[in-house]
This record gives sequence, structure tokens and C-alpha cells, in this order.
Amino acid sequence: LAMAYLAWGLAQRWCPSSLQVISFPVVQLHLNRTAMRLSQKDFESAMNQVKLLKKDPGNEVKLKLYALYKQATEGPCNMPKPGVFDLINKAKWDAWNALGSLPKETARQNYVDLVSSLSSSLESSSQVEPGTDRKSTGYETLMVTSEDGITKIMLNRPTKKNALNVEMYHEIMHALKAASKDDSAITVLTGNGDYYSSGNDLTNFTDIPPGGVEEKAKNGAILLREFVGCFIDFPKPLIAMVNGPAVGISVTLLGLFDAVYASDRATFHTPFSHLGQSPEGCSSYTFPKIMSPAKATEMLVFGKKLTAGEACAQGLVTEVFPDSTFQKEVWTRLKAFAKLPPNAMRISKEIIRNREKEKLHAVNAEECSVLQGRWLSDECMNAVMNFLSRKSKL
Ligand SMILES: CCCC/C=C/CC(=O)SCCNC(=O)CCNC(=O)[C@H](O)C(C)(C)COP(=O)(O)OP(=O)(O)OC[C@H]1O[C@@H](n2cnc3c(N)ncnc32)[C@H](O)[C@@H]1OP(=O)(O)O
Repeated sequence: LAMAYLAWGLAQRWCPSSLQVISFPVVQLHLNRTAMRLSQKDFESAMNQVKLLKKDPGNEVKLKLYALYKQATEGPCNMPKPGVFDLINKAKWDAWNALGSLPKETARQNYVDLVSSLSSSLESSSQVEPGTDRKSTGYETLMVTSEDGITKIMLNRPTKKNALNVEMYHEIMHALKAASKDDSAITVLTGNGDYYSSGNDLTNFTDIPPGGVEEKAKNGAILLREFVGCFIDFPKPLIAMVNGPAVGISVTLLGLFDAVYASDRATFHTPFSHLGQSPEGCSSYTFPKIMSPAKATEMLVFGKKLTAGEACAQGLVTEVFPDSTFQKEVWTRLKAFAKLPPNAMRISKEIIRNREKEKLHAVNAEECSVLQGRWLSDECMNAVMNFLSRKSKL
């Protein structure tokens, strides 16, 4: 399969002009014409940039470029599924199909972002000395870019709905620590593809160490505590751009963000009881404060899924935008925020958040310890087994 990908990669030269037909369809009529022209221009220039890349970005990235290009120009996957032995076309079809109903405008933006992160990461990685930490230049599960005073951390496992595997937990912590020290004024977390994130990757539960499930649960609790701690301690304004459905830990963490902007396609779902689990991300403390104990119970105990509008009415989301203009409107706003004096913003965040920090760390520790027990319960193990054997989905 690797050889086949390689051959395909070489043949296509990962350049959109050699990827089948290029024709720009009529774009959504309701978009502002100027914004549309600009975005089209960015898209065209990104396509040219791809041709100029000096290094092969690898087959996985080439598949992402292909899928985003097709989605941006033709919309959702409209080809019949290739047969199992047609490996190359199957891989391409899978990548495109995984983008689901992602709007063309968002696909175009994601294509531009991917090319931009690729240009900077491949350029800078060619400059780093051998042995330098690869994560300071490139990530496996994230796309991290920094421009206009904004560091953007994009969850980048779209084919897995941006589920958080162990590597992604570590990379997010790394990216947050780097962002806290870089010269950007604000930091944004968002997702690539049609989901913001489907929460904890349930296959995390399958890799059992020699110490057995107890050791697995203990390690998970340590990782989770450190991970959530990075959000509690993050010193700059931290903004979530919830581009699509959000599940589990990707929802609970929102209570630790300074602003949450959501597409009207986003939903918010914390099915902990269904999974035999209990709340994390400090949500057992932040959610009742944000939305009232009863509303928090509906979400965290009964697993009620909220629309973006409902989440906004309950204070979890700051503002909701139509999906067709979400990227444009939010980025315009964030670029204006990022021009404000960074020290003033940092100090103001500190005064808003600091008196809660100690409490939040205590809540985090307690939630992790309770979860450690839940992960060993039959209820949890059965729910995970059911998902993994494809017997259940949310
Ligand atoms: C160590 C710290 C622990 C912190 C604990 C946190 C708690 C939580 O976050 S609880 C929430 C856990 N998440 C879930 O239970 C979601 C499970 N996923 C689903 O129910 C569905 O995948 C979906 C409703 C999110 C999407 O359904 P849809 O039909 O649109 O797409 P799929 O074909 O199911 O997904 C595509 C692809 O992605 C894989 N996948 C999606 N989500 C997860 C996940 N959370 N864990 C592992 N894998 C996931 C899915 O299996 C598909 O993979 P394949 O194409 O290989 O079959």
C-alpha cells in the first residue's frame, strides 16, 4: 500500500493542477462578493504555493490536500466508492468522503491554512539543526500556525473526527506551552474537517501496558490532569472556534476558554453516563456556574446534546455564526482583538481568572481520580467495547 501511495504521489506530484479537473464552480450566492473574490484569490495562490514546495509533504498530507481541493471545488464526495482492491482511488475517496458535508468555503479556507502551515513547517524544518525537537517545527496531529498576532492550533485528524489520541494530548500541551511564550497576543483552538472534535479517542483504551488495566487507568488520569492543567494555567486569551460538532472532553474544556465562537453547525454533547464515565475538564465546577446546576446536570449526567444556539443561550458559547460566514467573520474579529496591547490583555485575563485557579486545580485532581475508577468499571469497559466493535455510536 505504501508503494502504491508513493507511486501515486510521484505521478500526481501533489500539485492540484495535476489532480484531475480544475474548474471553479459557482460559489454560494449569499457570500459577500468581495470576500468571495479574496478567498478565491487566496485559494488560487495556495494552489500555486503547493507547486513551489521543495519537499514532498508525505502521502497523508497529499491525501488531505486532495480531499480539501475536491471538497472546495466540487462539494461533498459524489463519486461511487471504489472497490477494495483499487487501493489508490479508495484512499482518495476515503479522504474526500471523510469531509462529510463540510461547506466549500470552509474547505477552501482549510486548504489555504494547510498549505500555509506546510510552507512554514517545511521551510523551517529544512533550517533546523539535526536533532532539534521536531515538535517545535512540525506536529503529527495538529496544524499550528502563527500570524497577525494569533497562534492557531488546529486539531488535525479529520478522518477520525479529530478524536484526541495520546499523541494529540501531548502535542496540544506542547503547542500551548509554546504559544504561552511566543510573541502572539491570543491563541485559538479549532478543528480541521467537519468536526471540532469527537473527544477522547476510544482506542486509547486498547493499548494495555504490562501493569494491566489498573496501570492504564492510572496513566490516563496522570495525563488528563496535566493536560487540563495546561488550559487552567494558560496565560493569554484563549479562544475556541468550534467549527462543527464537539463531543466529550472537547466540550468540557470550553469552560476554561476566554471566548467560544461557534458555527451554527456545531453541537455540544457530553455523553458521560452513556459511556460509564464522569465529567472532566473542570466541567463539574464550571458548567453549573456557567449554566445553572440543573442545565449542567442535563448535559453532564443525562447526556443532553445542545445545538449551538442552545449552548449560547446557556452561556457556554459566546456567539454563534452562520456556517457560511463563520471563518470570515470570526477571523476578522480575532485579528482586531490581536492588535490590542498584549500585556493589558494578559493582565486582565489574570485578574478575571486567577482567583479561581487554585479551586480549578483541585477540581481537576478530583475529577481525574474519580475517572480513574470509572475507567475500571464494567459500565465503561462495555461502552468502549461496544463502540470498538461498531455496535454503538453516539
Ligand atoms: C486520557 C484522557 C481521557 C479523557 C476522557 C474524555 C472523555 C470523552 O471525551 S468521552 C467522548 C468520547 N467520544 C465518543 O464516544 C465518540 C465516539 N464516536 C462516535 O460516536 C462517532 O464516531 C461520531 C458520532 C463522533 C461520528 O459518527 P459518524 O458516523 O459521522 O463518523 P464515524 O464513521 O463514526 O467516524 C469516522 C472515523 O472516526 C473514528 N472515530 C470518531 N470518533 C472517534 C473516537 N472518539 N474515538 C475513536 N475513533 C473515533 C470512527 O471510528 C471512524 O473510524 P474508521 O473510519 O476507522 O471506522
